Amino acid sequence: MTAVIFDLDGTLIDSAPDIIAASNGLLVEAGYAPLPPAQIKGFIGKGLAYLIQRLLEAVGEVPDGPMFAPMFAKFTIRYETAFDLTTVYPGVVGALEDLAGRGCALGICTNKPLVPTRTVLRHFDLTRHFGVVYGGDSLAVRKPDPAPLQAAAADMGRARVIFVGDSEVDAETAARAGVAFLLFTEGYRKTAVQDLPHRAAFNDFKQLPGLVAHIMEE
Ligand SMILES: O=C(O)COP(=O)(O)O
Ligand SMILES: [Mg+2]
Repeated sequence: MTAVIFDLDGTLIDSAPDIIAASNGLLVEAGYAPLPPAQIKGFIGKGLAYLIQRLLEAVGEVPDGPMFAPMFAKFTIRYETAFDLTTVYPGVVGALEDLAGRGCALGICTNKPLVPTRTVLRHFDLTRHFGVVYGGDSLAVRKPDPAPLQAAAADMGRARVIFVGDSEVDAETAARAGVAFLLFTEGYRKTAVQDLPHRAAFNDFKQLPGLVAHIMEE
């Protein structure tokens, strides 16, 4: 049977408003001017360390300099409660229930650290859908390294694996893992849909079960 593994930020949840608010809150607290939201949104998808490095770089600091560790620690604390501005994309829960009803095993492979991943899943009552959850710090490497996706797939023990994500990182991860990729077009990608390798693209979660069923029939 089939395992369907999901990215989190920009795929299941629209968490950018909280990530932007937390980022600018920390920058202002440290005496810097806030950054434009769109610029911060462009930093999401490669994990927390990458986000902090890009924030510091954008305000003229050395990305890995003395500001990195305190900023990372403070963001980690904020991440624990950063869901007031976050929403689950429309149709997600219905699609997850539909896929489970078709016998699919469901998992998560995100670059968000594991603790805030679990917190936000719990907050939105999404935990119950996923048997396997890999965060950006679950292994020594993170997406686009294929290892976390491959580890999640191995844990789920299904013959066929489909990865659902929103970004360049996800498309590359799936390609390197040799896994079919379904692209959710409403997340945080910067590349045109036609320039990202994908099996199929969708802009509404109502479409997802049909796309998965199609691959299952192949
Ligand atoms: O960069 C992050 O923290 C998370 O991003 P992802 O859920 O899209 O992998
Ligand atoms: Mg994403």
